[in-house]
This record gives sequence, structure tokens and C-alpha cells, in this order.
Amino acid sequence: MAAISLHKVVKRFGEVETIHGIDLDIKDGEFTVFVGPSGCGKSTLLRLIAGLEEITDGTISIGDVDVSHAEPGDRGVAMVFQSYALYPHMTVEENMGFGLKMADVEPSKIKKQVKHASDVLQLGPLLSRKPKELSGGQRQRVAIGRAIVRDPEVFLFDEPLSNLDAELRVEMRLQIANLHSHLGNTMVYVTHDQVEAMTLADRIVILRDGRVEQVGTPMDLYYKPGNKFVAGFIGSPKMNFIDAIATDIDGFQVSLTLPDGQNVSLNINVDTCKKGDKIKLGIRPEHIQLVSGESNALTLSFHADNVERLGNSTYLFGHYQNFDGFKVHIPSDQQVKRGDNMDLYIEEDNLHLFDEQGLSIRDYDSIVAIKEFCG
Ligand SMILES: Nc1ncnc2c1ncn2[C@@H]1O[C@H](COP(=O)(O)OP(=O)(O)OP(=O)(O)O)[C@@H](O)[C@H]1O
Repeated sequence: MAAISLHKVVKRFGEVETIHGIDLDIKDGEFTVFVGPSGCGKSTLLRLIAGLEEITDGTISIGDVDVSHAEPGDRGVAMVFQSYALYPHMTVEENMGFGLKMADVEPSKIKKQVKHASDVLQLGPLLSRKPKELSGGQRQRVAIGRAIVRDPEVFLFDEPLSNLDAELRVEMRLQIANLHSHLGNTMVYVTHDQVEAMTLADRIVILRDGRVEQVGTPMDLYYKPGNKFVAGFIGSPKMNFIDAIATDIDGFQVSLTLPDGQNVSLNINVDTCKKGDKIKLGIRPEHIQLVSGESNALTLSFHADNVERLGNSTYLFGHYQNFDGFKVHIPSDQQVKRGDNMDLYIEEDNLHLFDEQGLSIRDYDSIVAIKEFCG
């Protein structure tokens, strides 16, 4: 096991800089997930840690060792890719032991390591099969097994589940979570699937255009997004954003004018905001209610253009004022049909506020503080 530390890491491909001076500390034994939109640099960053790409500037250390310019094989890492890349003519057992065989490891030791990995992944009954006799999920387990037999300090996963169908992905996701709790190694995992990120990660690193937008536990990123990009990226369906103008700020109170002309006064502590500022108000679809409650801060008139019933819950897609594509996630027992007009209710605690640059201006810690103060 080993901690990983990136210090001002830069990567340029020719003239083009794609990683712009990233600082990041990954703790020993932590499961860290890199997420972000396509092209943001997730795979490049992982490959820089693995040594499959050379850094242009900065340093990378694994454990106490500076590996910035070390060969991949000398870094104590094992990587699992999206494509399993198994040798078709070899059995599962031979595939798993091949790397050790090439490194001239004794056959009895190889057998022991393969046995250990196949026990961990429940591959025992499949050891004598060839890859073509395996399902996609089983093949990916063999690829993971091949990494385990090398007994690395760090596992690096590059979208390992993206070739699998939806059901298998869920199964393999659970297997990888079990693997981490069983082995306890430091693991870094790249995905663009936010469900994988939320469910697997101890900490998520959200990347955008080669920079880190925010690092935090899944729940921190969900409840306390540092900016509008993170708020929109984490959560499904995505957070709704509506425009507002700050008309008054007074300590723990901020007054806003909404697009429908209503003025609302919120008991919210904002860090940096002044009268006349344009604000984006963020509202998660699942934080909207159709029934008025005691602590509602906001009521919005909504028209449902579309209704999707999934059985366990219902999604409404519609508009509030001129905000098309406004999304609402409600329990399935609520009777709503396409074309209905209704009021939406949102509680104060569930509102997010962003300034014109997209930075969060809500002091999230004061939510807890105010609650504690008020008992
Ligand atoms: N070998 C390369 N030569 C030139 N540019 C590259 C190379 N590899 C990656 N890039 C560029 O670096 C940027 C980051 O790519 P990367 O593959 O790391 O993104 P990603 O976030 O993993 O994307 P995806 O989710 O689509 O796999 C992209 O703009 C890509 O075009």
C-alpha cells in the first residue's frame, strides 16, 4: 500500500498542454475516482501515475519514492484497462500467471499467487477455461486477477467496466468495492459514470479541461458543490439552474427576485454577494416537492411537458417561466399527468447559490451551525 502525491504535474503533447499543473494527494489505502467530461484528462492523469506517459513538469511520488521518471514496472502499480487484452490461446490460469512467468518468478510461487487472486475473485472453477469460453464480466475479472497476482501497492483502473452491459456493470462494481475492502490497497479509478464514482469512491476528483475542479467525498460534492460545474456534474438528473437578482443582503438573510417577479427572503448565509448581483439558483430535481410543507422557502409555478414513470419514481420534464427542461423527481404515488400545471416547493436547506463566475456563494457550514444554534 502507498500514498500517491502529485505536485504541479504538467503534461504537454507537443505544443498542446492538456494537464495544467495538478496538485493532488491520495491517501494510503484510499479509493480515489477521477471523473469529468470526455477529454478533461482523466486517462492521461492515470497514465502519468502509471508511467505510461512521461510528465512534462512537476513530480509524482508513490509511497516515499519519487517515481516521476521511473519505468512503469518499477512503480509498484498494476493497471486494469477497459479492454481485457487476454491472450486467447492461454487458459485463465496461464493468463493470470503470464506476467510473473515473464519475470522469471518460480512456478510454485506463481501457482500460489494465482490461487490467491482466483480465490479473491471467485475464479477457481474457471481456471482451465480459455477467454472465449468466458462472459465479458468473467474476462474483466481475469484481467483484474492478472493485476492482483503482481501484488502491487497501487491499482489503477481505466474505465474497466465500460465494455459491459448495464446489469454486469452493477455486479462488477460491487465486486470491485469488495476487492478494495478485502485488499485495502490504494486504488485510483477513472470513469465518466457518476454512479460508479459516487458508489466506489472514498474521494472523488472532478476534472475539467486538465484542472481539478473539486476533491471531496461523494456526499460532500453532492451537498456542498464548490461551483456550478460540480453541482451540475454530480447528481442525476442534473441540477436545475434559474436566474435571480440579489436585492438585499443582511447578515443571515438574502433577498432575491426570481424570473416570475416574486421576491423571496432566504435565511441563508452567503460569503460574497452584494445588492444587484446576478445569482444562479441551483435546485436538485429530487429536492422538489409537490406538497407544501412548513419550511418551504420557494414556490415555483411549473408546467409538466412530459411525465416519465419508472415504477419506483417519476420524472417530470417541463418549464418554469422560460426555463425549459426543468426537471422534477418525485415518488411514484403522486398523480401527475402531461400538460398539468402545478406548484413546486423547495426547502431553504436544499437551495444552492452561485455567482456570475459560477462559484458557490452559499456558506454550507452555516447550515449546520444555524441548525445547531436553533436546536
Ligand atoms: N497521445 C496523445 N497525443 C495528443 N493528445 C493527446 C494524447 N492523449 C490524450 N490527448 C489529449 O489530451 C486530452 C485529455 O485526454 P484524455 O484521454 O486524458 O481525456 P479523458 O478525460 O480520459 O477522456 P475520455 O473520457 O473521452 O476517455 C484530450 O484533449 C486528448 O485529445
